Parts: sequence; C-alpha cells; structure tokens
Amino acid sequence: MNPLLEVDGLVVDYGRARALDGADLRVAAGQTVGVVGESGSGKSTLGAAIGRLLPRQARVEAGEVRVAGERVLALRPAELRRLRRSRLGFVFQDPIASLDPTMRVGRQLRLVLGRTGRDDVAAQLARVGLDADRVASAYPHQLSGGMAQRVAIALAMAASPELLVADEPTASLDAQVREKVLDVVFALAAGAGTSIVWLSHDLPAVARRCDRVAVMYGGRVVESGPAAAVLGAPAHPYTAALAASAPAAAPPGVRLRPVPGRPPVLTGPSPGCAFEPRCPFAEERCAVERPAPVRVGEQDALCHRAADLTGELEVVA
Ligand SMILES: Nc1ncnc2c1ncn2[C@@H]1O[C@H](COP(=O)(O)OP(=O)(O)OP(=O)(O)O)[C@@H](O)[C@H]1O
Repeated sequence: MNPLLEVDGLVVDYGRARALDGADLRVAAGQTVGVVGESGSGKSTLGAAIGRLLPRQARVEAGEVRVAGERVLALRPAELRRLRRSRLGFVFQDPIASLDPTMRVGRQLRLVLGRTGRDDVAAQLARVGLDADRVASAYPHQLSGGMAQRVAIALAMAASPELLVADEPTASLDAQVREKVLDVVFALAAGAGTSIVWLSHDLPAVARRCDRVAVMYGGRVVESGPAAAVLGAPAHPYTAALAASAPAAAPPGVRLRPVPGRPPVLTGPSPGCAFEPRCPFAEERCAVERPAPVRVGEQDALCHRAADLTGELEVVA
C-alpha cells in the first residue's frame, strides 16, 4: 500500500537561496511524525509544499509531493482545493493570522462544517475544550492566543483530514497552555485516525508524542525512523549533536553543548554532505559526494559513515 504522504527529492529555491535541497519524507496513515531541525533547515518550506502553500517567490526546482497517490504539484486549482478540503488540515504558528479577522468564530466554523454536511459548531468547539457560549460570537482578536489556536485546530480538524500539518503550532503560546494545546491536537488526530506532520524545534516534546522523527539539515531529511531509535541510537552525527544539545536530554546541572558551528546557507545544491564542515567524523569524500540514503538499524540516514559509526554516536541520556 502507498504511504499517505510521499515527498521525493524536493528542491525549493527562494530567489538565490536554496531552502530544500532534495528532501524526502514518507508518512503512513495514522502515523505521527515530528520534523525537527535548527532554524533555517527547511521545515516550514517542507510543510507548506505538502499543501502547495508555498509563498509566491518560492520555486519548486525538482521533486514530487504525493498525498494519497495524488501529485500535489501537478494538480489543477480545483483539484488542489478539493484535495486540501478533503484530505489535508493545516495549523500554523500564529493562530490569529490564520483566522478571518472580520468574521465571528461560530460563522467561520459553520462555513467549514457546511461543506462536510454537519452543523455542530458547539460540539466542534467542545472537542477543543472551548465553550460555544463564550467563543462562538467572538471575533478572533477577542480571544487569547491559546483560545485562538484551539479555534484554528477545530477548523483544521473539522473535516477529519487524513493528514494534519502543524507548523510550530505552540511556539507563540505560554509553556502551560502549550502542552494542553498539543494534548488537544494529538487526541483529536488519534480519534479521527489523522496522521500528523509536526514541524518543531522541540526535540524532547517530539520524542514524547511522536511515533517517528525526521531530522532536517541543510534542506534535506538527514535521518528518519521510529522516534525511540532515532533519538536513542542516532545514525547521523547531526542527530546525535542535536539530541545532546536538547534541554531534556541532559541531566540537571550539566552544561548543554550547542551544536558547534553554524548551519549552512545554500545558494544551490550542496556538493557533498551539508553537515561536513561541522561534523567531527567527516572524511574527504563527505565534502564532495552527496550521501545517498543508507539503512542503519531501524532508520534511514544520509551519511557516508552511518554504517561504520553504528554504536559510536552517543547521546547524553
Ligand atoms: N519567503 C522567503 N523568502 C526568502 N527566503 C526564505 C523564505 N522563507 C524561507 N526562506 C529561507 O529558506 C530557508 C529555509 O527556511 P524555512 O523557514 O523553511 O526553515 P525552518 O526550518 O522552518 O526555519 P524556522 O524554524 O526558523 O521556521 C532559510 O534559509 C530561509 O532563510
């Protein structure tokens, strides 16, 4: 059976800047996948490309995105709208910006529900922990950030999509509200059998909630696999460095080691492995040969040395 989402060799440029440099991702029905990586690694671009929601200045240079076998980048506008409505949901970082400021919350929900033949605004709001009496007649700007994000989640999940793309949905929220909002997202998705692609900086949170992890670096997914395997026994040196620098991975009192060096700024295809300048294990070929995926244990890694480094990459547990 085909996976629900297949991204193959996706290359996206913004003018001279290369945001995706051959990104691959697979998501099966019902899976929850955390996509992690430093700022600028291409997470948002990958998420937007899944629904062909890239900004105008973005150019897809190569690659393919398929949702349930449909070639997203080749669809005609009407087919694309149908695909987004019937199979995809999106939640973004800034909830207020994703709601219509001129329309009361109840009306926005009714519009989405109308398309599904249902009109149960109060029930939809209750599912995300909101009281319809208080919220349905409000305009978005009258809501707190946490409430607005719950409304955005209700809208994204109203049609029970097969895939929810959540781009840092809690980045603008307080720490306490953050966990509750994530609880809502994951509970609704589990109930509806919806797959989640969660783009996040928060490795420990991803480790707690996701079945699988995809690690991005320099516009590619450099390692992917079951969360426990990727984070517990990384196959790529970058994953090991990232896991060691994540706050929850370190015992209290231990100084965190940020990944030394700076992420790459690409203006074209990386000639070799983009992590090579920062990699303690790099060899000559790493600078000049692009790594192809290799299977190590349960994960796939883009690293020339992944097989011989097995067991050598330590994580501060
Ligand atoms: N609209 C844009 N115009 C020009 N360059 C862009 C645009 N959006 C992203 N980029 C560039 O593309 C690269 C990837 O950005 P992207 O936002 O996809 O990464 P990210 O991993 O989501 O980062 P963050 O975690 O900071 O959101 C970066 O170098 C970024 O500067």
